[in-house]
Amino acid sequence: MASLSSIHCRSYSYSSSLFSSHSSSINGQQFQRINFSSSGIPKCLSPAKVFSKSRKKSYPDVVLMQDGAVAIPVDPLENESSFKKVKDGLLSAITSAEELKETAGCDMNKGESTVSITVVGASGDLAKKKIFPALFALYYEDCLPKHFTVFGYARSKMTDAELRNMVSKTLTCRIDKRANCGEKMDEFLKRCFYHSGQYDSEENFSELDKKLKGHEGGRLSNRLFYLSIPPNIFIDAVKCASMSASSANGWTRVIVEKPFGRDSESSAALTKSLKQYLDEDQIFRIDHYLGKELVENLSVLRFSNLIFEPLWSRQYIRNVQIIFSEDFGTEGRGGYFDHYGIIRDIMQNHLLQILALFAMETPVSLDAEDIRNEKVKVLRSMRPIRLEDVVIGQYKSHTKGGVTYPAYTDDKTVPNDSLTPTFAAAALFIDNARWDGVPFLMKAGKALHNRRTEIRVQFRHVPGNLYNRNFGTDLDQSTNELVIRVQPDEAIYLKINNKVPGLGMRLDHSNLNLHYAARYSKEIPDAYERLLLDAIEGERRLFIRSDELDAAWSRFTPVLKELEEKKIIPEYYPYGSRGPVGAHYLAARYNVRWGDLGLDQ
Ligand SMILES: NC(=O)C1=CN([C@@H]2O[C@H](COP(=O)(O)OP(=O)(O)OC[C@H]3O[C@@H](n4cnc5c(N)ncnc54)[C@H](OP(=O)(O)O)[C@@H]3O)[C@@H](O)[C@H]2O)C=CC1
Ligand SMILES: O=C1O[C@H](COP(=O)(O)O)[C@@H](O)[C@H](O)[C@H]1O
Repeated sequence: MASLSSIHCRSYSYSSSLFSSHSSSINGQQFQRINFSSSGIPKCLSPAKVFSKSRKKSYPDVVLMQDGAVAIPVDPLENESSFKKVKDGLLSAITSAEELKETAGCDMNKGESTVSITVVGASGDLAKKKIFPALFALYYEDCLPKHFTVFGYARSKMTDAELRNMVSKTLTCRIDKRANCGEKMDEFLKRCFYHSGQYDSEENFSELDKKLKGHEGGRLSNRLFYLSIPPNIFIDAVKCASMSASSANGWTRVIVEKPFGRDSESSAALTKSLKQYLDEDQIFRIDHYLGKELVENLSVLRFSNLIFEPLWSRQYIRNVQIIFSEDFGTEGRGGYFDHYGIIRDIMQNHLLQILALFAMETPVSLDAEDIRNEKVKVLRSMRPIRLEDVVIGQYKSHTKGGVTYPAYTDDKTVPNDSLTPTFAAAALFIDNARWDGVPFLMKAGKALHNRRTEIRVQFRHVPGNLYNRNFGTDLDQSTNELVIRVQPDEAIYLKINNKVPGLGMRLDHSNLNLHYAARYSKEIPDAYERLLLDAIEGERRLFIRSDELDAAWSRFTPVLKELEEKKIIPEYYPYGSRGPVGAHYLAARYNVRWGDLGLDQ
């Protein structure tokens, strides 16, 4: 039943993950094929059976396929309503106990499924900051299945009550929905439990298994393990979870947090070890940037608006900039960070994923495999990054307004002579027909002057511009720029040239601005909410496939090795500044000016 709740949770389910679906043509009529296999609905409740036995009469046009899928005729004008009919029929068929027993021959307990979500590393930072709050938000929105249990697992000794107390401190109500929030929190916390154990103990995981079974109460059990632990213990935990605590009759899935290795070799080794215990379709490699609203919107913007796609190539785009900045340092995470650095922490995953989505060709469908196939093609078409196309920096101490901000190496867990970059800028190129010669510039840094993530698309200037006189010789002045501000204060705006009202002929830059806070009253869900819901529903679109990961590492590994082997010294920049000037020289080499220096900042 996992995904039934999401029917109302995600009202646009055509393209979402409740069912995997794609269009096909039968005798010239377009059908939307809907495959229920990944929905978590037990086989005895197969919607195809429900339809075939009792609902067929009401839905004469629905075609039942041999593989258990159903196909719904698509009327281009009535997509939503034909889907709604099926959805409503399905809901009432499955929720009607009498009919269900008759049709599927299930006993009610067996017929219903449960989802147990185990947060491995529940005592840690990520679990507290993101995972429990995201699970609560899903519960609050009625997106979790009727029967679900959340288990915290870690070595720390805690009772259920102590876990609940710890979790309760991190839960927040949606700004736009506060009704009954306190009650909902209590209800949610009652579903949270804790088991203390070692990450490499099959015995401890067996104990967890017993407790899970107790809560599952004989229903079909689906189990999701979220590995919120340091990477050196991923494999131990996966081994124990899969050997001693995986579901006997439903699915078992594991969400793996980054880092997925630190170069091509270690990443391949990690994948190989994971695959000793799990199939690829059980592994959900999370990149939480893929769950961010505006990253999710990239494809919608491109592929559902005629005005953008024709411009989306070297013909019209001069350069693309993907910029990440944080106004705080690595405080508290220095030990982890020093082993990885900003290129592995942000660029090789979050920014590269954005780049791949930005640059990919139109996928055959919105199915996970079709989208990931296109992303892999982009990654494989990229040139490996050259050392001369990379600038690295590290923040140093800075005193401002009487406050002294620490240097990166002031962190006790960081060696005094560390060369680990906390800032990097790089120029990347995609050697395919669409993007030949277009510089994709990335910039990522910690302890900078602001916290922001954005994609900036700078277009070529207008040929033979009639208004040259008004702009002078500065091409950047006449450049249109599309800015997708991923965070904070989500927005999409297009900088255009406009006549200043009045009798004269003066031009200025103005923004056509889609400012989310002004346009939409609904609070934007956290990325982890979307991704957790997807993992529960078996939707892989926003998770990284192993060949994608290999391709991503292959672009970055050579330059990372060179930086380390040659012990390249980072350019030092003051905490709270705009970062090293080297980034400007790099951009200038490709005739680019960073867009985040402009007035809209
Ligand atoms: N924190 C963040 O913002 C982000 C984290 N990540 C990734 O998520 C994962 C979890 O991150 P985070 O919560 O910060 O990690 P933590 O360092 O807080 O570790 C999580 C838990 O793992 C256990 N643990 C920590 N170190 C060890 C060790 N050496 N051996 C055995 N157990 C250990 C601890 O639990 P106990 O002692 O109780 O067993 C700890 O509470 C990591 O892979 C991280 O890279 C990814 C993106 C952002
Ligand atoms: O993965 C990581 O992301 C965070 C930034 O995430 P955001 O959603 O807050 O933008 C970053 O601080 C951290 O270093 C990195 O590991």
